[in-house]
Amino acid sequence: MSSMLTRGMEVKARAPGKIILSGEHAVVYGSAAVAAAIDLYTYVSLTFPPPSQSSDTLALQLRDVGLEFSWPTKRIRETLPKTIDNPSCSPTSCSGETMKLITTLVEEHSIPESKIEIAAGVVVFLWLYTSIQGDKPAKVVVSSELPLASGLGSSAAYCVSLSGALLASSNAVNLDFSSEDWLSLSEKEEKLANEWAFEGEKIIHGKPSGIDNTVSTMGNLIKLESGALTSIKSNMPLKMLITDTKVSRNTKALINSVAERRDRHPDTMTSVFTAVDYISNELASTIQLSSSNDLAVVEKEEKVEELMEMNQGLLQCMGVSHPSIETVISTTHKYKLSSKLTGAGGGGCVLTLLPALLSASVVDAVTAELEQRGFRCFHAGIGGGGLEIRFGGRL
Ligand SMILES: Nc1ncnc2c1ncn2[C@@H]1O[C@H](COP(=O)(O)OP(=O)(O)OP(=O)(O)O)[C@@H](O)[C@H]1O
Ligand SMILES: C[C@@](O)(CCO)CC(=O)[O-]
Ligand SMILES: [Mg+2]
Repeated sequence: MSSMLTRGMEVKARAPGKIILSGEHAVVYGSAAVAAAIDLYTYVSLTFPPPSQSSDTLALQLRDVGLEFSWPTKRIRETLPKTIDNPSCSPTSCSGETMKLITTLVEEHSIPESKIEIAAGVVVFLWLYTSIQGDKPAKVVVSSELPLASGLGSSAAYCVSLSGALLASSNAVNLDFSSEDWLSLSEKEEKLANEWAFEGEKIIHGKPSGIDNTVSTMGNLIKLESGALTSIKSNMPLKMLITDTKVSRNTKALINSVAERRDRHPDTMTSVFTAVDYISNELASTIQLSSSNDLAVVEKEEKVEELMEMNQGLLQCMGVSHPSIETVISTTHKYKLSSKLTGAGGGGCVLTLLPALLSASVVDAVTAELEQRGFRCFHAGIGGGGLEIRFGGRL
């Protein structure tokens, strides 16, 4: 395997979004949560200019929001001398002091007020880039198939794909540059990308549990409990209708609102988180493929539906539901289908379990009614691959 990337060669990374089947928010306090990767990806393309092109800028293009940024490398060097003097592949947290310096670089560009939440993503980019690559000139382009800020883990897919592209173009990752396929990383390399992505998520979420970046890096179906990870093997179809309420929300603000409620009612909220822990563990053992789990698919689906409803009740109790989410739940309930919010809530996306034997006409009818109410419905494959890297041609 070749170990040096040629200048002018493109490195692409892709990382999936996710759904949380059970346990969001409570997982931040150590309860179990179950999440699955979905087959909608965020893509990052990174190119160092070829030797023939003299370039002295670091450029970032965020296609989903139509924003472009560029900084002279000299400006980056004078603002962040400590970070760029010690580029390293070992994950470190962005200190408050460095965050302020990076913010000055971001504020040199005007971001429209309606897109101001993207600033956190730009801070993440500058932190990850300068920490791993120093002040090398490059062009980075980000695009996503995920709705942003909607509960499907767009921030984690952004952080994981950025970390993946940056590490794949460093010496920390050993991949076959001559291959044109999407390539997976070794377990050790995945762990490194996941740890960097977690540092990025900390900038966007404040206090993340790590479940979103972990499932985006590893793919498949996982349970996370107090930071401990279990892979779940399931042979259930687990088909979900995803409904985007189109109500935009911010995960950091929702995590903060749950923290405030917990400060006001510590014992009560601890009991709520404990109840969620039981729900997630029961859900994990229901969907898990094992010799002691011999329920028929229909029985497993009924259990999962009931557990989803119970989890939704507790999410409402945490204060993270929303009238638009309640409308989706009552609409699907008319068709005897069970739903819950997914991700941080407050709007965003809702999951509805579609039992294996449900007729297509019911799916069409419920979808039509939800869309007539202004929501957007879609399906996504569940439990697929995680972070992958691909090398493009020379410029
Ligand atoms: N493709 C992207 N381009 C630019 N910024 C992005 C992109 N994807 C995510 N982000 C950053 O992540 C933020 C959204 O993160 P947030 O955690 O609020 O939502 P989410 O991850 O989609 O939902 P959840 O955390 O509930 O799963 C955006 O405001 C932006 O800063
Ligand atoms: C709300 C939350 O539990 C899930 C967001 O997808 C936050 C986290 O776990 O980091
Ligand atoms: Mg997020």
